[in-house]
Amino acid sequence: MVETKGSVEAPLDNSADPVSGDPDVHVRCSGVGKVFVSSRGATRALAGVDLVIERGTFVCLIGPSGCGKSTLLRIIGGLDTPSEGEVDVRGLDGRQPRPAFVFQEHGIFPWLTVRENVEFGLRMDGMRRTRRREVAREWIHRVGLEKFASHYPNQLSGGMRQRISIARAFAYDGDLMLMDEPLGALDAQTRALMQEQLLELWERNRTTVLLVTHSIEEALLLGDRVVTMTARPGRVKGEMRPGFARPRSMELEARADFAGMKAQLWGSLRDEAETTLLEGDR
Ligand SMILES: Nc1ncnc2c1ncn2[C@@H]1O[C@H](COP(=O)(O)OP(=O)(O)OP(=O)(O)O)[C@@H](O)[C@H]1O
Repeated sequence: MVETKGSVEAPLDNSADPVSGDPDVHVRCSGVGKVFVSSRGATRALAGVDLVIERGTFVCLIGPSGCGKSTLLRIIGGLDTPSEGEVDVRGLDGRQPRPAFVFQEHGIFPWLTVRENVEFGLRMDGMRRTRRREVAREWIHRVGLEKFASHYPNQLSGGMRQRISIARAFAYDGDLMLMDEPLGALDAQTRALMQEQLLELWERNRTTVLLVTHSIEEALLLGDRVVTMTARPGRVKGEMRPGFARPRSMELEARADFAGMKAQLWGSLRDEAETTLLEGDR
């Protein structure tokens, strides 16, 4: 039985930002807004997002479809810019931030082998061939793809391709993992296995993670914090700190307190999901 330090009544806390200037703050979003302008008009994706992530924390972001989760992740990763507000991402010990991305699909290069894909970021970094082979071998081993190191992605299953992507992100040794529904396209069994694998990999190196998911169970299982967002325009609605002791395992899902937290989170998300459903693609 895994112990929990959390409680079923863990409140949805809207005021979790640590004091300004906290040295452990890794990511700080202040009043972040985003408006996309296209020939169809302007779409406000985000409005006034305030979010602080402490270094080494695993944060899961959930919210209704189209509320701007991916947009926020991309802005934090420097792939897009906010229309308003500020994003401050601090590298470790004053160094340049090193974000690593894991996307649901399209994240790997079909023309590169598994090994070349895992080595990609390291090659871009200028790491010497022998060393990057070593690092790639280690991570390919950790995600159980040794036998497939010379295969191309189209020779592998969806779950294996996602493992390449996760191995590549960990091999790159980024200080901030930005994961956009990394397990979303997988069948239920593969997803459960990958969640366990992700937990195990993360528990070894405890880098900061921001993971977008549609699954409340996944968020509770993986996250130190589960941050909920409102319907579009997205802003932070609240958060829960599940508090389950680590290392964690899937057994957590069978517990009564897990079910209680799940119900509480769903209660918080339900109105937002309904708003999204009723208003459609405004
Ligand atoms: N490049 C873009 N140009 C125009 N609109 C965009 C662009 N990217 C996102 N949007 C719009 O911004 C809103 C937020 O999109 P985003 O993908 O961030 O939401 P999401 O919460 O990640 O959605 P989902 O859960 O369905 O993946 C949506 O209405 C989307 O159509």
